[in-house]
Amino acid sequence: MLSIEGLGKDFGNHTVLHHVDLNLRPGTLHGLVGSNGAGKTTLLHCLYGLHADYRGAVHETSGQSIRECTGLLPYEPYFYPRITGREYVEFCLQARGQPVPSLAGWNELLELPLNQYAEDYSAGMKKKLALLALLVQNFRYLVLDEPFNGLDLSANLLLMEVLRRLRQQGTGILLTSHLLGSLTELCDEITVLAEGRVLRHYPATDFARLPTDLLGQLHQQKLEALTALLPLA
Ligand SMILES: Nc1ncnc2c1ncn2[C@@H]1O[C@H](COP(=O)(O)OP(=O)(O)OP(=O)(O)O)[C@@H](O)[C@H]1O
Repeated sequence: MLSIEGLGKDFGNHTVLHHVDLNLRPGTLHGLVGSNGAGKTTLLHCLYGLHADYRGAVHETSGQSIRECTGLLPYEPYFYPRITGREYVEFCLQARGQPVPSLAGWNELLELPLNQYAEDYSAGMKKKLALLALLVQNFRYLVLDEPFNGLDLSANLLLMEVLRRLRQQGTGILLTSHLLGSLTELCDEITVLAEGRVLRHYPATDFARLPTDLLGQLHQQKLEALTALLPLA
């Protein structure tokens, strides 16, 4: 299991995460939601070790190194210039000492122009390429920052099915999304972050309360503010 205990993180004198606890169990899908700036990406970066200067503890409970057993999909995947999609995937595998399998099977689904430069891909294609590189590496855990964002409708549906099947095979998946419907359809549990704190942790049996808890009160306040700006005729 990936375990986050008492995670705290500052940027200068701005505390972005306050004592966050969260677990990711193998064979589960765990959603992370929260408004813009709530600290979701920062949490994922601390978990993966992209920020080292955090408080608290982050570890894999069987003692494996998190980087070894976990694949990260960044919010905006970045690729070196003048590297083709195929070369990028091959580079990822070789860097981990893994053999390079045929990419044809996965690419039948993703339909990427693997022989073209990755930097010339569209935003959605870049996300698919980063996903392809994760899928061929068979990680035990996946940490996905907005995986649905930028993907077309059919790729979104396909990704949801891929995630379900990976879960069946025992992969633990932590994902952020602003698409609450997709998360409640997919996930086993959802954690809500607000201003860097865990507001609440929802097991699947409580998902029905999520939209009201998250949107009801907030939306009402915003509607009142909107009416002050643009009164109803
Ligand atoms: N490198 C950085 N330097 C300074 N502040 C940062 C940095 N990265 C993030 N922050 C701040 O940390 C806070 C949390 O940002 P973060 O990107 O984690 O939010 P998020 O929940 O992922 O938001 P979104 O839904 O918009 O992607 C924000 O106030 C942001 O301005």
